[in-house]
Amino acid sequence: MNQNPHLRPSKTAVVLLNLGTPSAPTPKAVRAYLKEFLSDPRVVEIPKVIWWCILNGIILPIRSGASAKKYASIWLPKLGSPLMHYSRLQAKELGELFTNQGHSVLVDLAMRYGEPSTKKVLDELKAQGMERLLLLPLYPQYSATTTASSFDEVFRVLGTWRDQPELRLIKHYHDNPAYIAALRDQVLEAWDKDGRPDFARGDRFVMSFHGLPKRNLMKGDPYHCECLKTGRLLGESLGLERGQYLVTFQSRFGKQEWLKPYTAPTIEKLAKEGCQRLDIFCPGFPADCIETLEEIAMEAREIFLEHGGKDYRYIPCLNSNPKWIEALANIAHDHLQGWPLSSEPEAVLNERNERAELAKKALT
Ligand SMILES: C=CC1=C(C)c2cc3[nH]c(cc4nc(cc5[nH]c(cc1n2)c(C)c5CCC(=O)O)C(CCC(=O)O)=C4C)c(C)c3C=C
Ligand SMILES: [Fe+2]
Ligand SMILES: [Fe+2]
Repeated sequence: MNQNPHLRPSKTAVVLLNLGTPSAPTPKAVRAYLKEFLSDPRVVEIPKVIWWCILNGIILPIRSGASAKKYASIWLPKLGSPLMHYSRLQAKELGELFTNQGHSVLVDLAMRYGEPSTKKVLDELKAQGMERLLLLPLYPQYSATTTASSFDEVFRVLGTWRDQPELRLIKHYHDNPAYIAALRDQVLEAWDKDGRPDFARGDRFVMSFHGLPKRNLMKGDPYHCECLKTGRLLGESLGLERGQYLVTFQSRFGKQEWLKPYTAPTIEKLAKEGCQRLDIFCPGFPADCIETLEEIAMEAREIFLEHGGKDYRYIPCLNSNPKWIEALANIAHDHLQGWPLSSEPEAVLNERNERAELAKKALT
């Protein structure tokens, strides 16, 4: 890389941030992933020494094998982890959309845990001349456990740099009209194909979000409110009445109370009450992953059918829906205002390089 700042191209970068995923569906790889993830004090707020003993003595030995089996059940042939596959696809398609719009913006994906690490991605972008950096988390709803932790990691990396880029953060977009429209489009696509639920008969539409300990809400994490708002806006945009749709929280971890209502018991209750068809969607997960494909599309389906439900429809996450890629571009553009979206024209750079070379020669 050219160290002379006058000779470097000056580029704007948009980096999608996501959680990360194991490198393979094996106990060893899942253990390494869970160890890094669950050692993050933003994720588990238990005093360090006590948590170290619980994590290494109980959780990792038990959960690594069990989780690896679940990962194996959702691993995509040839493509690997769904979370990785769809997150990469989103970055690629967003980059192509910017190019089609005539912009020259660097677009990349960085994971909070595992690969591609935030450090590696930022170092590579720096080498390509990144001077302005926009962070776009693949978490529509802000939580300290996810969004803030990803930002922390970027700050940690930038904290080691002498020449830092300008930096902008997108905190959340839980109520952004383009995001809500993409969600609506995804649901309607499924309903156009499979028919709508019969709400008059008691069919229901469930929106399941990842859970959090209730304590996090009490301490001021806005995640819960943002999920409820997304749920209300999506319900309204689908023309549903209150009672026809429900917002629930999944993926409870550990013994303490999490955000309620929990997804699995709600599904069981609906089935027992005679709900025949249940459509379920996960608006908080832009990419399908273990939490949606295993817990919701497989485990929760069994619960519904076992307790008397007849027809369970899992609606896939946004993944590579073009409306979602457009929404990402819209959200990014809102925060790119005033920044150049192309590097300087090559001719200007070449001319500047030539002058610098001449100046260097004159000095030697
Ligand atoms: C204390 C534990 C956890 C908190 C808090 C938590 C918050 C949280 N997580 C997501 C999004 C995802 N989580 C995923 C997997 C996952 N989450 C936890 C635990 C907590 N999450 C675990 C242990 C796991 C691993 C799987 C398992 O063993 O059950 C994923 C999917 C990753 C993948 O590889 O597919 C996502 C995405 C959010 C949005 C959130 C808080 C708002
Ligand atoms: Fe999680
Ligand atoms: Fe889960």
